[in-house]
Amino acid sequence: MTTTAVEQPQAVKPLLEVSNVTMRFGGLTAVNDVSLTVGEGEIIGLIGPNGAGKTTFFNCLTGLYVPTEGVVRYRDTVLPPKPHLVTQAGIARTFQNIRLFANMTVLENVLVGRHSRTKEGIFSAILRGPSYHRAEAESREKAMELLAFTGLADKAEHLARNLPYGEQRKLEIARALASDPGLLLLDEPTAGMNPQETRAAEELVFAIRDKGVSILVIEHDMRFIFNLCDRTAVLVQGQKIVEGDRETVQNDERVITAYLGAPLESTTTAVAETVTETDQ
Ligand SMILES: Nc1ncnc2c1ncn2[C@@H]1O[C@H](COP(=O)(O)OP(=O)(O)OP(=O)(O)O)[C@@H](O)[C@H]1O
Repeated sequence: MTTTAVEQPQAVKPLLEVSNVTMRFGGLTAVNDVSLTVGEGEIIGLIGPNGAGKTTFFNCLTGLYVPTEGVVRYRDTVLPPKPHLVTQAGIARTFQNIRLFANMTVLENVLVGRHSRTKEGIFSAILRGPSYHRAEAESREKAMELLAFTGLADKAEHLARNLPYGEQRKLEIARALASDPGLLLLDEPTAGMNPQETRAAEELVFAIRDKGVSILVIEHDMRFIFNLCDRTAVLVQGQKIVEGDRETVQNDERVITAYLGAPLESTTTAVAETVTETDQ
């Protein structure tokens, strides 16, 4: 499989630079020599069939996996392969399978996300002096702002497990934003959402970008991806086969064949229909 050379827009300052990342599990190469950049203010999509290596790629960026080969830089610094240090550096993420503290309140879930940004240590927490109380008040204020931003303010005291599915996804995003990231990685943010919730999620992603946070998003919903993304990269069997704007991706025959997994002639029609829908 050959990789299409892609012209990177040079005007945008790179925030994340992934160089030649490979991840092998024994004999299986889940991610194969993938390079990708995300610039300041960009929304970049990552698509591909099931098992293509998308989540593994995210795990390589966030320190959950140490890549077999390759380097990940964020703001010109090589990222340490430890999730909490990656969060501290400024990268936050959500997960394909929602990972909330189900028996904690909505507000408490966001406060947990804030933890990496508070300077108060364990002794301060035990002694509960003035600086602890000040930091706690600031964290609560910030958390409430994020709940208002994501439309969950009136659910602050609800248990996370009692939220409808779409709101649990929003809460995951609010918690990720609590660490004040410069880059947010979203792993299938609309999975399980109805069309109305998906459109609302699009608006939320744009609003996050407008706050100055860059976004890298994995998604199966093509319309969502093409509505949102400045560029989209396509992974197939661990390799990036193409990267570019909507037209480049939608007109690439290997994408049509590999992503939709059907004979070329009929899939061309299907993708063309997707294009028409997204134009509406
Ligand atoms: N920890 C692991 N150990 C062994 N194999 C793994 C591990 N994690 C992922 N894989 C394998 O790597 C390949 C890529 O999986 P991955 O979950 O990254 O794909 P994906 O593109 O995110 O798929 P989906 O769209 O279904 O979520 C799969 O064959 C998977 O079984």
